[in-house]
Order: sequence, then C-alpha cells, then structure tokens
Amino acid sequence: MSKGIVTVDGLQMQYGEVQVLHEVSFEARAGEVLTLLGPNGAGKSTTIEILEGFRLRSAGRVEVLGTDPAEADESWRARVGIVLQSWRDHGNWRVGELLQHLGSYYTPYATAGVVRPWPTGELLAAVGLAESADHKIRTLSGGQRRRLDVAIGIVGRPELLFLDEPTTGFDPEARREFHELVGRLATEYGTTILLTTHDLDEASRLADRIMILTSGRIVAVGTPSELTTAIAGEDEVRWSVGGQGFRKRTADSTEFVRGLFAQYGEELRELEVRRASLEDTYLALVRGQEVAA
Ligand SMILES: Nc1ncnc2c1ncn2[C@@H]1O[C@H](COP(=O)(O)OP(=O)(O)OP(=O)(O)O)[C@@H](O)[C@H]1O
Repeated sequence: MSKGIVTVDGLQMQYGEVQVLHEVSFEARAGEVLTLLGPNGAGKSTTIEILEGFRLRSAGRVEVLGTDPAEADESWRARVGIVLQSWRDHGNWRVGELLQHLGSYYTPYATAGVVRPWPTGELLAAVGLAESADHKIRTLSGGQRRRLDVAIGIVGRPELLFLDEPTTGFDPEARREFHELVGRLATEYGTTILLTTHDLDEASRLADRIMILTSGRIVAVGTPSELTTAIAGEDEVRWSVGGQGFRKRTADSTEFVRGLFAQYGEELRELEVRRASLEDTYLALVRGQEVAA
C-alpha cells in the first residue's frame, strides 16, 4: 500500500458520453498544500469529489489515506475534513455550541496519537473566532462564517483537508486572513491540504506544489517557482536608445542586458526587465491545451 496521503493513478471520469478526466495521476505528500489549478470546467471539482468519496469514478486507481474512497467507512471519513460552502443552518445556535455538538460525533474516533474532537476553545482560537464563541451564527460576518466553515471542516482533526474554491466571494481582507489560516493549518498542525482554485495569486501564495489541470489533463506539476522557470522561461526586456523604445523576449535576460550595456553604454535608457510569471506559464499551458484539443 502506498505511503502517499493521496495516490491517484490513471483516473478517468465520464459523464454520459463526455470524458472529463483523462488518465489523471498524481500524489499528495504528508503535510503539503497541494493546489489543483485550472480554468472553469477543467475537472477540478470532479477530481476532488471523487477523492472525497462523493462521486464514483469511471476508471483508474485512487487511494486516500490508504483506502479507496469509493469503499471507505466512517472511521476513514473521521480522518478527512471537507470545507463546504458557507454553513447556513442552525442560525440560532451559538458558535461554540455548534462546534461542541458536531465535534461529539468524532469522539469514538480518537486514537492514542490524535485527540478527537479538537477541543472547542483551542479550535476557536486556531481559526480566530475566540471572541465569537457565544455569538449566534446568524450574526456573524461573511469572513467569520467562512472561518466557522473551516472550523467545522477541521473539528475532527483531519489528517487531510479538502478545500474546493475556498475564497470565492471573499473581500481582500477575508482572503488574506483565510490564506493565513490555511498556512497555519499546514505548518503548525501538519494537516495535508488539497485545494482547488482558478485564482493564480491564491495558488502561488498557498501551494507547496501546484498541479495545472486543463480539459481533464494534468499539464504541469511543480512548486510555483519551478513552474515559472521551467515552462514560461522567457523574460521581457524593455529599453530605449535615442528616444526610441525597444522590447525583446529572452530566456537569459542577464546576458542580454550585459550585451545592451556593451553596445550602447551611456545611451541606454529606461531599462526594465519583467521576469516571467506564474501567470505567463499558466496562460501558455492553458492556451496550448486549447489549441491541441
Ligand atoms: N453531474 C454532471 N453531469 C454532467 N457533466 C458534468 C457534471 N458535473 C460536471 N460536469 C462537467 O464536467 C466538466 C468538469 O466540471 P468540474 O465542475 O469538475 O470543473 P471545475 O474545474 O471544477 O470547474 P469550475 O472551476 O467552473 O468549478 C465540465 O465540462 C462540466 O460541465
């Protein structure tokens, strides 16, 4: 059996006649934040739902925490956390009360190594809701509700947490706070996190590794900086000489700029080097895939 937290090998999914995942293979390692990045309709949610055990795949091998999610039982479910879109029920319950209640379902799944559920006071502090413990859920702000969603997702102290497009509709401050919280869950609590997004900024901020999925195929995997340098490759250099502007794309901007100085010396003006970005990589890959399709 694999030691990977998640192992996916040759995963295929078909809705009727339409194939939406083609031979998708990847691993998630313990304690990493792995991001599935891709445009609308790429197959991100389908992949996540198969891993969560909510959707049956058409073909391929999938193991999550050593078990096929299609055959998993309650004790497996207790080790997996899922953050659903905003929690809307129980508006009259108080925050601490709801977490205490939901947490009680996890008590039978405590082990010698893992205290389950997460004690309510500690959990509230971890998600930044300590001040709101006695507030009714319907009085929470949007950002506080989202923190509560996360608290509900992790109350059973999951080893693996799934977040499907977690910051859709957030304002910038709520997004920043949410990113900090996800980072802490991984670094302080060793939670493995698999999240989907079509937001490049979110992917590069949060991910240890990014997988780019387009049209149901993984077209690149790596750290944000590996993806940027390995695929986009080319920087853009701009400069002017005698009032005329120039630009050039080059894989080795340092060498190119050295040449410009050698050629123009003091006449060189308005020099600017724009490094290739993750966005360049992403767009190059997504467009390449669209052309190939
Ligand atoms: N239940 C379903 N029945 C038929 N087709 C579906 C179903 N669910 C998803 N699809 C199709 O499968 C493809 C992948 O959808 P999926 O929701 O996994 O993509 P996504 O990458 O999560 O997209 P988004 O970023 O828009 O949420 C899309 O073409 C979608 O229309």
